[in-house]
Amino acid sequence: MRSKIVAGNWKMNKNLAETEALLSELSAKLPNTEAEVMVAPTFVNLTGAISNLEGSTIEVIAQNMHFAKSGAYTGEISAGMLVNIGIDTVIIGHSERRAYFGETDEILEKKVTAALENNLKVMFCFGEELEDRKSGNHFNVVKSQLKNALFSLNKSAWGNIILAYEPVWAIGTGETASPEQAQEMHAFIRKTITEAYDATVAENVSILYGGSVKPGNAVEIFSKPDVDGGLIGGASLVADDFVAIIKAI
Ligand SMILES: O=C(CO)COP(=O)(O)O
Repeated sequence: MRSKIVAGNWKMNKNLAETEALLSELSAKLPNTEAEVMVAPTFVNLTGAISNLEGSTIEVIAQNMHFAKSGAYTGEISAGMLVNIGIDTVIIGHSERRAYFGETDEILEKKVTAALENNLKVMFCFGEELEDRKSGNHFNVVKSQLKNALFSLNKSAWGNIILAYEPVWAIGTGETASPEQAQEMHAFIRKTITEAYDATVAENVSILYGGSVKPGNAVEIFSKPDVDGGLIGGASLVADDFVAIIKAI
């Protein structure tokens, strides 16, 4: 059975004091929920966040990692380093990493492999650009993103994969995929995984939707059968909004 997940990707926002304040507010307001709740603060605030959340059900996850074990990669963080401070899950493939930091499918495949070798769960992000959707090429783009980075994995590795479909045109723009567009793509993703593996793998993987999810649209998006939760950017930085989105599951 796949899990419901609501994750907040805080991107490059909040210093340590702000991180702790937001987490304390979130903890105090956290509703009873069947969803797994995750937050991804910046690297420098991961340890502080873990301490702040001791005893809480909120999981602290990382936004990125490097594929190498260690070495001369100035400014980078390895999977082993994340595990060492108590991280269990890492986001890989966010469209901002692809767009601003040149992360290709090939690099992402290496990152996924390194994460899994270190027993990290991977929240793998992917999604088409506006031109792809306009030209009707969005299904092909999504299929090739999945194939290039993930389809060399063994079937058993899929137990440690969470997918986050984030159409680039909906990220931070206020423009959301309609619930129907999200459902259509999520069903396509499951079909693609069934073809590459089998129906059991496809049915058991959680597929989150990300891109301008807000308290006002979350209920409708989450009500779709193939949408298992959300990866939330801007709205996860405001405790009341994030809590409202968690309640929408
Ligand atoms: O990129 C996102 C989450 O990873 C989505 O960001 P917004 O919710 O701000 O559109």
